[in-house]
Amino acid sequence: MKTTERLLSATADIWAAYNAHPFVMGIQDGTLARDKFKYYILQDYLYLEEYAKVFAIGIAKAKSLDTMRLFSRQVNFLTEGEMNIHRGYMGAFTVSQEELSATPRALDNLSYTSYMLRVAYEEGEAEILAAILSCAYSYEVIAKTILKNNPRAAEHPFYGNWVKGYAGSDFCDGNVVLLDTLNFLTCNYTEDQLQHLTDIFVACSRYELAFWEMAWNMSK
Ligand SMILES: Cc1ncc(C[n+]2csc(CCO)c2C)c(N)n1
Repeated sequence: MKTTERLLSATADIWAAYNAHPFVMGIQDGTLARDKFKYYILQDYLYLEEYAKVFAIGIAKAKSLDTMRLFSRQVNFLTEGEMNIHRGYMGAFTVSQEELSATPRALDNLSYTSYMLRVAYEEGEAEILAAILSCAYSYEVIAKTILKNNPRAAEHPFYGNWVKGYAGSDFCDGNVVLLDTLNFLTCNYTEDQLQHLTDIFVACSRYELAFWEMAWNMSK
């Protein structure tokens, strides 16, 4: 079994809960309250700033030029590309730089990024990839499942851009490389090493679910 198959089978119930979550279902049918989505976009922007640093540490930990490139492409993509979805919505909500700077990180947000940064500082390149995989890949699965359940979600005047953005090839192409690299780097891992990788992936998958819950409740 490939490492990524093992990781995904260990978290199948958590991943199934993403698309069943009321926040994600609200994006799917277009009924999500705008104030909840605005809260989410602001928290997610703050999240992505920290998440980019996880890749930046990955660059320093990479043992080959290929892995170094994978990490550095993501840093570039995050600082130039991913945040465009967020910038678009922040424009729609007319969020000023002052409002963004004055937004405190909610505790689940802070915990999630702190955990990933700890893995990045303490562990190796494959463990860093396992930590970011839930984030990078779950949005592809979520957006594609939304489109399967409701193909018209892509045309929604407000939430359509979010769905199209995350189901689009800009994100999904990067995930193929991410999954392949993690499998390649861990093909000779021992059972203990694989179990440790699974623990990291389970923790991050739980954090992803907690992030949806945090956004739904607009937690402080
Ligand atoms: C909490 C949270 N989790 C995942 C993503 C999705 N995401 C963030 S960066 C990226 C590109 C690949 O690393 C993707 C798909 C998000 N925006 N917020």
